[in-house]
Amino acid sequence: MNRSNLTVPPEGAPVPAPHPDAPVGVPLGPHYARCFGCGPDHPTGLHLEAVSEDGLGVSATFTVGDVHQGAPGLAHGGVLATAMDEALGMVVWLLRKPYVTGRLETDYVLPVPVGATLYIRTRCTGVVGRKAYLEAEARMDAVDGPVAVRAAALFVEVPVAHFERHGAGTSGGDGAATSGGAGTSGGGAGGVASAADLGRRVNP
Ligand SMILES: CCCCCCCCCC(=O)SCCNC(=O)CCNC(=O)[C@H](O)C(C)(C)COP(=O)(O)OP(=O)(O)OC[C@H]1O[C@@H](n2cnc3c(N)ncnc32)[C@H](O)[C@@H]1OP(=O)(O)O
Repeated sequence: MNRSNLTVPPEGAPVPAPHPDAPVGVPLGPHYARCFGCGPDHPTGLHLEAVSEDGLGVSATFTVGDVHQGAPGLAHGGVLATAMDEALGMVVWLLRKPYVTGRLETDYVLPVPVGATLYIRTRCTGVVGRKAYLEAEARMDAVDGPVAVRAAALFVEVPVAHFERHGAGTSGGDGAATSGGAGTSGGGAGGVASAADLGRRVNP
């Protein structure tokens, strides 16, 4: 995979220890019930399901549906990038700090047909200041299946005000976000319904 130096941590960058509250070995559940990536209430979303492996790495699955096609019978590349972004986002969510994707690099290795299930594994490779470096790999139809997609990303830590300033009024006004929090589905990462929830989540 060709990665730019923007998604490779500088030499010696530390990999953070798992947060003491990070779940281990349990389903994470959705961070937001209407999220296009993981929300169970999104009608055409990816419905990604994830497990925290060790508090820093995440395993996730995504099954390509009819609504995810680009070419007939094949997953749209943008949808696959979204699946990788979502799985990567679950890793920084475990760090208990608010992050957003700054840069996402994706290598499409194999065409992914409708009905295929991607087994995605993600991990953090280093954190420097506000920048978290991550990578992901998606294998087709089995945890040890052929690699179909690889991704690398730089996530940037933002203040909770980022979500209040840019997203206020758009999240959970109808209460939709309250149904799927991981706190109700296996002790996972904890769902949010609003930017205020997010603030409580990272600064309890
Ligand atoms: C409720 C829980 C939420 C979970 C959501 C999970 C979903 C999955 C994750 C997503 O998809 S998030 C949505 C998509 N991303 C965005 O909407 C982010 C939009 N961009 C921004 O808001 C800003 O550009 C950003 C916060 C990323 C950076 O702006 P800032 O003004 O805060 O930071 P700044 O520009 O000073 O950059 C900080 C550092 O990051 C670096 N950086 C920022 N953007 C970069 C970039 N694109 N590529 C490489 N480096 C980048 C930048 O060079 C700098 O490095 P240094 O500290 O070494 O100087």
